[in-house]
Amino acid sequence: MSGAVETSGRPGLLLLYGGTFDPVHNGHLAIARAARDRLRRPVRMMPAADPPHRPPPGADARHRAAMLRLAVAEEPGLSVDLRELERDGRSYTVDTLRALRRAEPAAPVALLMGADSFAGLMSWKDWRDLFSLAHLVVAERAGNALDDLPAPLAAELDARGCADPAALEGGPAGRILRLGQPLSGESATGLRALVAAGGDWRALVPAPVAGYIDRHGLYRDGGDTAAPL
Ligand SMILES: Nc1ncnc2c1ncn2[C@@H]1O[C@H](COP(=O)(O)OP(=O)(O)OP(=O)(O)O)[C@@H](O)[C@H]1O
Ligand SMILES: O=C(O)c1ccc[n+]([C@@H]2O[C@H](COP(=O)([O-])O)[C@@H](O)[C@H]2O)c1
Repeated sequence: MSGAVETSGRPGLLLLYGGTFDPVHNGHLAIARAARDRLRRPVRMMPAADPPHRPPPGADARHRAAMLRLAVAEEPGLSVDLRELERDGRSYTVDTLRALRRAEPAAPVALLMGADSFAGLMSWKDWRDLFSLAHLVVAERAGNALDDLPAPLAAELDARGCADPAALEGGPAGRILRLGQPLSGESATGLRALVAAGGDWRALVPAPVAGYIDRHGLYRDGGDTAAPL
C-alpha cells in the first residue's frame, strides 16, 4: 500500500510509535501498518532507551534497535526513530514530546499505542500534559477493553475521541483516534518466554528478526545473554 502513504513532502502529521520492542514482533508491525494505512502517513518506530514502569529489557538498546531496523527494512512507510536512544536517562514520553515541540511547536504530532498502554496512561509522567503535546492513536489489543477505563481516562476519551483521521491534521495535539484494527495476539513477554523455553516462536517475528535472535543468543535464559554486537 505504499502508494497510499503521503510522500509529497507536505508538512503533515508526525506519527511516532514508542515501545520497548524487546523484541519487535508481528503484533507491533500489524498496528504500525494499520496506522500507516488509516492515516496515510509514515510511522516512526521509536525504541525506548530505559523504559519507565517496567523491569530493564531483556535485550539492550542496540539489539532492540537493530531488530527494529531489520523488521522495517522491507516495509514501506515504516522507519526507526532513535531520538530516545540518543539522550540520557529514562525515556519519559512527555520529555520526548517536549523536546520535539521545541523544534516543531505547531506541527500535528500523534503517538501510537496499544489499548493496554492507554489504559495505564494515568501512571505516566505528567500524563495530562500529553494531550497538549500530541494526539493519541489507540490500537485495540486483546484483553484490554477500552470500555472499562478509569473514570478520568474515560472522560478524556469521550471529550477528545474522533473517528475521522483528518481531525488529527487539523491541530497540533489533543484528539484521540481509535484505530479499530483487527486484533493480533503477539506479546513480547510471551515471545521471550517461548525463546527461553525452546518453544515455537519464530513465526511470531519477521524472519530476519528470528535470525538475529538466534545469531545473538537473545532471550535464551529469560534475560540478556546476548553475544556482543
Ligand atoms: N499485539 C499487539 N496489539 C496491539 N498493541 C500492541 C501489541 N503488542 C504491543 N502493542 C503495543 O505496542 C506498544 C509497545 O509495546 P511493547 O514494546 O511493550 O510490546 P509488548 O508486546 O506489550 O511487550 P511486553 O510483553 O514486553 O510488555 C505498546 O503501546 C503496546 O500496547
Ligand atoms: O512517560 C511515561 O511515564 C511512560 C510510562 C510507560 C510507558 N511509556 C512509553 O510507552 C511506550 C510503550 O511502553 P512499553 O513499556 O509498553 O513498551 C514506550 O514508548 C514507553 O516509553 C511512557
